[in-house]
Amino acid sequence: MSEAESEFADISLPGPGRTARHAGRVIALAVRTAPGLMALIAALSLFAALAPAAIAWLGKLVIDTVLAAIESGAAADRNAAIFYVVAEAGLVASLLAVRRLTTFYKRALHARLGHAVNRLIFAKSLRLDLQTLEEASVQQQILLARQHAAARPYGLVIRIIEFAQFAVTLISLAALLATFSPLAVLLIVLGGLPLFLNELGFSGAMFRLYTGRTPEVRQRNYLEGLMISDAAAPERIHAGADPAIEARYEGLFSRIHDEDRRRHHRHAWLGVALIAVSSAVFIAGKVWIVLVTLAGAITLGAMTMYIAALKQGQNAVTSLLASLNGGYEDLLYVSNLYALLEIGEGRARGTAREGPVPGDGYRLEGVGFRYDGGNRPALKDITLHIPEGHRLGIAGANGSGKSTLVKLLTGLYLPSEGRITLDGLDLADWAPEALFERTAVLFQPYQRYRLTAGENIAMGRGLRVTDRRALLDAAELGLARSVLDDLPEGLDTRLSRQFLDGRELSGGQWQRLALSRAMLRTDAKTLILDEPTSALDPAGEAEFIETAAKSDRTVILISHRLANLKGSDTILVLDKGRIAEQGTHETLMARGGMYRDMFEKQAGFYERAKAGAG
Ligand SMILES: Nc1ncnc2c1ncn2[C@@H]1O[C@H](COP(=O)(O)OP(=O)(O)OP(=O)(O)O)[C@@H](O)[C@H]1O
Repeated sequence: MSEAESEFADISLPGPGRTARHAGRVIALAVRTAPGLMALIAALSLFAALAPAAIAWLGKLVIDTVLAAIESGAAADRNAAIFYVVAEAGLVASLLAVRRLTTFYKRALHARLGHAVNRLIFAKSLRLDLQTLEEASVQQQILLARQHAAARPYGLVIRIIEFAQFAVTLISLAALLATFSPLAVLLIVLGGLPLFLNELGFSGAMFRLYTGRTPEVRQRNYLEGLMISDAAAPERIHAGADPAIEARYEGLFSRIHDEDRRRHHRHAWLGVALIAVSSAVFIAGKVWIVLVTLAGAITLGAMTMYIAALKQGQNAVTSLLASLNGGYEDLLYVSNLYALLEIGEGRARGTAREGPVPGDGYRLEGVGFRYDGGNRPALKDITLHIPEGHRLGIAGANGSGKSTLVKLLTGLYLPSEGRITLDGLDLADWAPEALFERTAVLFQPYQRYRLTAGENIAMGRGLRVTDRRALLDAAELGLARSVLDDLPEGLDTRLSRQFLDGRELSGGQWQRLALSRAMLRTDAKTLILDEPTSALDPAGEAEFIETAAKSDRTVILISHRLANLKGSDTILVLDKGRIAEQGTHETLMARGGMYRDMFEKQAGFYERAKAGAG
């Protein structure tokens, strides 16, 4: 057993019941997606399936009638011979035309089915809740399904059609050969079998190899992106990272492909040996037919027909087994698609649009949250009340759980322990859209959408806002008016240099757009700002914090710059996922704990800088 075999031996292959169900689902999908194309391909394939036997039979008639015409010299025999010659040639020509047409329709089916499968994957991904979507195993499943989305389901449909086509061909040729001897039928089947078995084992091994290599493939894709990305270029060039990146890329390439190449090599040589075996079987069959003809038992025409049937039968067996094997391989990959489609979409959510205690705000009761695979809970034992109109400041070291708390308050995550209520109703019982409408959020990190500046703001309401006035008002609140004024087409300027007509913005300018995006939700009762001013200049920061402080909405502000939190009604200090302290600025300073320590360090830094400058 090779190293790679043992490495991925635990990757299970789907059983026969599952594979049959998946095959049925893919066929049903193809029929639903392109019924006309499927019908055309099936009809043309049936014609192509029956043609070889008919051609062999006409070939026999040609030879027999030509011989009869030579012997008798009669005009009727001559005409019959010419008729069969024309019929045979016509059928061969039709078969070629049908094959060409089938290729054309198959290409159309490939595009349509690929699109349909991609739609299934995207729709599934859009339905997953954030927690599920972020799981590494789910991301892996999506990558696997996407990698083979266009090719494999289409491949499977085609192989199933081809299988049926070759089966019909084989049965018709076998029926012809059986008139010679049933043993001849056995010969063509025996000739193809060893090749098939070689292919079957190979498919499973390659599937395991590719599935097991997904993390490496993802890393390879990432390195490819790193080498061509303009965003990564400044650091990459300055750090002189190219040799290391290239070496890693090459290393990964060899790791991914060496075993692959070795297996293909071994498989090809075994294939050559097995072809020799099956060729020997068929040569024996031909010699047998010729000997029977020489003994005078069958006519010359019959001999030609049987030899053609044997040859075509050989091809049909090989093709039949190849399509069976190819179909099996496609099915293995299709199983990844259905494994993705079968993933649970997260906890069931409610439908309520308001709670029984309006104005009660958020209550967290013993809330805990653990990320998939996390070695400690990101949040633990959080009990807290945020009444409507309250201003809550949150501080804490990196990784202390601040952003996680934001995701819980917005309803993007549901707690692993305890519960959160809004206006007296558990967040899980709210309709997610109603919950999302309640909050205007600046996330950390925020997105830089490669859309127009206006669309970057309109995204605050899922691109549903087209009123330019509303967008400009939001830009005003988010301090982005100066950014828009600088752009050649204002709101309509496409952003990102990835487009030839696109403009690039500075970090702070992007943040101003992200702030405007949050400020577009003027009717949201709660404003959640996760490090809203990290990239702003001091004037911008002061102006924004002042505006936020004046808001009569509930404001939840996360900031490492503690001076920004001074005006909060309550400041929450998180430490390793737990509440370390809470109170007003004054009470926390008087307490002399963690907050005061952090505050004084920061203030001391500024004071020393000021003294140094003076
Ligand atoms: N998507 C995720 N999957 C797994 N673990 C995560 C994820 N996001 C955060 N974590 C982990 O959860 C913990 C809390 O992270 P969180 O982002 O909430 O911290 P934070 O207080 O906002 O930090 P910062 O000040 O750096 O923004 C960290 O230990 C982090 O490693």
